[in-house]
Amino acid sequence: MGDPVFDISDLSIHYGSNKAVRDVDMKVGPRQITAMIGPSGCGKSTVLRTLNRMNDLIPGARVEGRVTYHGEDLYASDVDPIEVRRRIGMVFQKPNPFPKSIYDNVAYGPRINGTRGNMDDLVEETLTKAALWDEVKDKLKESAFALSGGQQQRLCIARTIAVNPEVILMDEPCSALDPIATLKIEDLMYELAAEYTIVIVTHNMQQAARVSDRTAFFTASVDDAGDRYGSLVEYDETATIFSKPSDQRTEDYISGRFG
Ligand SMILES: Nc1ncnc2c1ncn2[C@@H]1O[C@H](COP(=O)(O)OP(=O)(O)OP(=O)(O)O)[C@@H](O)[C@H]1O
Repeated sequence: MGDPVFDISDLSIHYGSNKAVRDVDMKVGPRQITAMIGPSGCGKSTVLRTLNRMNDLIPGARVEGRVTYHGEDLYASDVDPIEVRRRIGMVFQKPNPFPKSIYDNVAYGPRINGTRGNMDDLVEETLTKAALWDEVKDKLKESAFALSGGQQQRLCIARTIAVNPEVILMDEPCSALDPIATLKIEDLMYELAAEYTIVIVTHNMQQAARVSDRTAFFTASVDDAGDRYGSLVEYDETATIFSKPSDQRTEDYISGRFG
């Protein structure tokens, strides 16, 4: 795997008095696609949000344990969460472009950051990387909302990579899209993994099997006090998780999903 980008150890996440996710340990390698899978409520999105401190924005959310980013404690008191979120971008389930032109969606972040260089070139380069340039080059000044859902999601990916992050987190990026748009995003993820570290949460087993290098399977359990919580069951090469998982719960979930 090489030196990990993220090293998560003894991670638990509380929402108020609810310890919703417990005892997660996993390392995320560079320029790989890591998939997080498992049933609803097992904590995939919660763990994903700890990787760019997005959970800081949720009232009552509290992280216990350690998450390092290139060996540095991501939750140290001198770490600026806004800077973290710039270097570690997030793409959401529902495409959410800004109510601006296609061009301005891409240029927005670099303008705020004071990025030097020719903005037209940067917009073209970024939209090309997001496999969208050919479809939008003649209508850059049109509203982002004029695009299809799949195009909007690729625009959101372009907006994320425009500020030059190292990591892209994706929370169910295809679940609002049709199968063709989904395949385009999957192809794009595959291309982007040459340059970026990608962590994706997905309900779609086939998608995890198709695109990811490593897969983390989470499950939801109930403790002795009757409280429900999520935890990591196993984490391995994707081929291993889907062909010979070491835990019966993984096998049951995967075989149930594949039918
Ligand atoms: N903002 C929040 N406030 C309080 N509890 C939350 C919040 N977000 C998640 N939780 C709780 O944390 C647990 C894990 O939820 P999370 O959304 O991370 O799971 P998930 O595996 O991503 O689920 P899904 O696949 O349905 O999105 C659940 O019990 C959920 O109710």
